[in-house]
Amino acid sequence: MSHSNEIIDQSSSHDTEKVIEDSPDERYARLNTLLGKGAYKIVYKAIDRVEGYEVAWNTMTSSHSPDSKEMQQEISILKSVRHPNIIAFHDAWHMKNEFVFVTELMTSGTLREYIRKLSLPNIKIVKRWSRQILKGLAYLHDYSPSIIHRDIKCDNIFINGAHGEVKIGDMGTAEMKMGKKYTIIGTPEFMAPEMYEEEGYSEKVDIYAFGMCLLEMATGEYPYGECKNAAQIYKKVSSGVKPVCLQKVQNNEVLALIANCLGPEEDRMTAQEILEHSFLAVEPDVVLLAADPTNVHLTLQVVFKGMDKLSVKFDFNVETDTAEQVVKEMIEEQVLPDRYQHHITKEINRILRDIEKPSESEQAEQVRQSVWRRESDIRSELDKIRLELEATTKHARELETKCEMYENRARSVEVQYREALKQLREVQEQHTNTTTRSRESSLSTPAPSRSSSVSSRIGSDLKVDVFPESDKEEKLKDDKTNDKKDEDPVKDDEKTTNGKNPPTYLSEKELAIRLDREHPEAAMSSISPTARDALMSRILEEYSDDTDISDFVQDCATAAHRSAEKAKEWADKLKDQDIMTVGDLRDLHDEDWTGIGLTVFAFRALKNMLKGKRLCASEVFNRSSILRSSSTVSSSLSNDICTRSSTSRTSPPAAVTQYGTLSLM
Ligand SMILES: Nc1ncnc2c1ncn2[C@@H]1O[C@H](COP(=O)(O)OP(=O)(O)OP(=O)(O)O)[C@@H](O)[C@H]1O
Repeated sequence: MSHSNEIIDQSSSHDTEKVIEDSPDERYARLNTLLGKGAYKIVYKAIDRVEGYEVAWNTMTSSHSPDSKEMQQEISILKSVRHPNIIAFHDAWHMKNEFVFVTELMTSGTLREYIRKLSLPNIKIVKRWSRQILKGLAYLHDYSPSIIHRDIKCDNIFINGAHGEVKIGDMGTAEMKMGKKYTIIGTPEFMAPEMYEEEGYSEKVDIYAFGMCLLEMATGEYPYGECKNAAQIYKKVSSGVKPVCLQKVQNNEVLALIANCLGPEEDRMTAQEILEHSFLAVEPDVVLLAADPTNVHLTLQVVFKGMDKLSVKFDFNVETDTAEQVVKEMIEEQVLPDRYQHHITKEINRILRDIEKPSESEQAEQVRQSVWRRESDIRSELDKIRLELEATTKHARELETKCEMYENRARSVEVQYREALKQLREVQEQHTNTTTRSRESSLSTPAPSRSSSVSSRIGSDLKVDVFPESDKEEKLKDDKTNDKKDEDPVKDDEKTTNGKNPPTYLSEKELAIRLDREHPEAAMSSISPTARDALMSRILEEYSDDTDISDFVQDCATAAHRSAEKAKEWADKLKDQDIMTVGDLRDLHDEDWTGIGLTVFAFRALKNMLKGKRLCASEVFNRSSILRSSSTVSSSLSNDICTRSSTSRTSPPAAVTQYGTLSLM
């Protein structure tokens, strides 16, 4: 080389770099920077003046004639080769006895240097490098016409360390496959047996060489390092003896792959088949390219990372398609390789799930909102309950106050009631004393009986008045025309009085009538102690709705001075109309009464007794200075607390209740 004295190492300072010579067309300027030397080539750094790139300037002694047609054809094919895993061939020319060609510059040395640096690359790196080498080989072998590299080895595979790129270099020694070639070119350790036999070989020699590269990558050892020369290597290769370092391969998949590559030519897989081998195959990605707003119509794409040619785009309708059915169809149409059926189906289903599922940020937002909503709901619920509680508490306090007031009134009324009873007894005692004195006086003075006249007067005054004044006329008429047996009680009394001794005491019922007209104190003093007690007892009683109608009618008949038979007759007529209780009677309308079949006297007596009780009681007590307050309490409480007592005839629960339901017949 004429420029050897100017050459500097590539690691030297860039300041010393300078252009030594130019290409014939002056596009490429060779620098004095030496990149490396091989058995055949010396490689310098150069600059592409058009593109501004740094390139590799390769020089080798040429045996070809500069005008060789075959050479020009080869150069034109090499220039047309463009693949990311093959060092680009830019230009070539012949100068004197040198053949010069410009290629892509690789900055990080060869694969072999890398293996030595890393001592033993991990399996992931081996896979990555292998894929790139095979992709380059698959490209060359599929090229038309097919290109056989013929010198694949780790020294001819270059690395661009910054990006982890791996590229096949030294294409200058490759020849286009025009049928079988018989030239022995290559490195003994990497040469397939058929290359030694001079019977022709195919692109499978590159697969054999790749097998040796894989062996070197997997073990870090140079194949047939145990051999001292090419002859020993040839002997072993031709006799089928494999490199010793093959035993060091630990990964079974790698071992099987190497074995296939180093096996018989016809059994070796193609570069593409090895790429699709389970050891190197990269499962395709399925990506969602687009979706309509409703997420029903999707556009999906299957991307085969290891196989650039395959990228399948297809539409998917979420409502009508299933992943299984769509993938099956694409396999049947040979759009997808069937070995990925399960994986692609799984990936599509994953995308479908992800579509339905909101994103993490959306989920977080939903959770945040639901927490906020829950808090807000609970807060408003608490506010509502608090208000209700306040209202209830207020109402409870009001009721409490009211109860206290009623209790106080009840106590006061009870006191007044006892006072009234006491006064009644005193009045009666006075009356008894007066009567006794009168009798004594009449016994001692035989004169016209004063007591008789008094009694007679009292007797004539004490007419039982079960009818209101307005009804008297009608009653009398009714008595005469309809029921001769129903006689006026007053007449009965008078008859009795006229026939025998005049009565001294009023009956309980008579007293009730009289109480309605006269001063209660005077009226009460007119009855016997027994009758008084009975009356008081009745006063405290009430006909409840469930009182048997017979009892009620019996009392009414007694009050009206009618016989027990008459009472039975009335009761039977009522029962004939299914009136069994006082409640039934209360439910009757005015027109119903006439249908019962009672005499006018009877139903008016019953009606008045039924309706007049409270009125009578009320009037009596209103006129009674002693009991007035009781009546007031009665009317004020009758609507709430005391209403419960109306169903109980015999045992009112409290004094207040008793007063609230007091009634007279
Ligand atoms: N494209 C390139 N970029 C950077 N350096 C290169 C490039 N090509 C070759 N070299 C360097 O030049 C050296 C020699 O190249 P190469 O090994 O291809 O020569 P060769 O004579 O073909 O050797 P052999 O035939 O023994 O492989 C390489 O070791 C490498 O360091």
